[in-house]
Amino acid sequence: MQKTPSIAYNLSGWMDTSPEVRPAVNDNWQSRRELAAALRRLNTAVLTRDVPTELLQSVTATMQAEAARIEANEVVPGTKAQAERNSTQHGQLPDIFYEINPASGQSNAIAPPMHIWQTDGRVHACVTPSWSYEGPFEHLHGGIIALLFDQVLGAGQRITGVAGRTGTLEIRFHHPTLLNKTLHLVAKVDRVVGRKKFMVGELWADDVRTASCKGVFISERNWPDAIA
Ligand SMILES: CCCCCCCC(=O)SCCNC(=O)CCNC(=O)[C@H](O)C(C)(C)COP(=O)(O)OP(=O)(O)OC[C@H]1O[C@@H](n2cnc3c(N)ncnc32)[C@H](O)[C@@H]1OP(=O)(O)O
Repeated sequence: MQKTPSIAYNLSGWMDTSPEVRPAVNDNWQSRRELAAALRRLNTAVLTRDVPTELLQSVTATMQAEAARIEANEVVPGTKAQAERNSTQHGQLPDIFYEINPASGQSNAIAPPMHIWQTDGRVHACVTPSWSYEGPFEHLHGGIIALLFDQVLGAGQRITGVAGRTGTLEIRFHHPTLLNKTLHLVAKVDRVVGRKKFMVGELWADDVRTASCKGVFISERNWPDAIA
């Protein structure tokens, strides 16, 4: 019989139910969000401007010095280590995932970031990928689309109440997906067979379905002890 997840890994707090991004849990995370937004802006600016070499070198020197200032602080490697500190600064595990996930983390500069929420037994997401995510000319990179699907389907499997890992993702790219445009993703549980959760999802740009995905997620063998 399946055990009830421990409080720290209770899945109910992991999913937003609103299209609004939830506020940061404290000033530290809010400041991290603002820094991540500045880093995304800088990255996109560097990629899309004809910048003189001297200016690039000057900005590099500044950024190296700023990175060193951040690195001078205590190392807390990864989500698990941060959650175990359980301090007011780091927050609880769902808060930490919400902030630092590479697809949806508001405080992770490499995340576009995508916002995910759940309503009516489905998972929805919206994201506006910038030039930083270009693959073919003026269009979104297919690997980034795979990242978005993995995260949305991975979030959707939590509807079953048990977390698991991605076993297989199968993506069909129907049309090129434009950059700098708000995209919508939707996913649902198609069926559950033993520990296998079969998920389906779609990526939409306005009324064009540009990609669809099927995913198999395998529940943790001894949930929740396996990840506690
Ligand atoms: C909280 C944040 C959400 C994040 C969302 C993003 C999620 C991720 O990116 S996870 C990272 C990417 N995925 C991974 O690293 C997974 C790596 N693979 C593994 O760890 C293991 O192979 C794992 C867990 C998938 C399966 O291992 P295990 O639990 O031993 O499964 P196993 O007992 O062999 O098989 C169970 C069933 O699943 C099936 N299965 C196993 N692997 C796969 C697979 N890759 N694809 C499809 N089905 C599979 C088996 O055939 C078996 O089916 P049946 O019961 O019908 O015989």
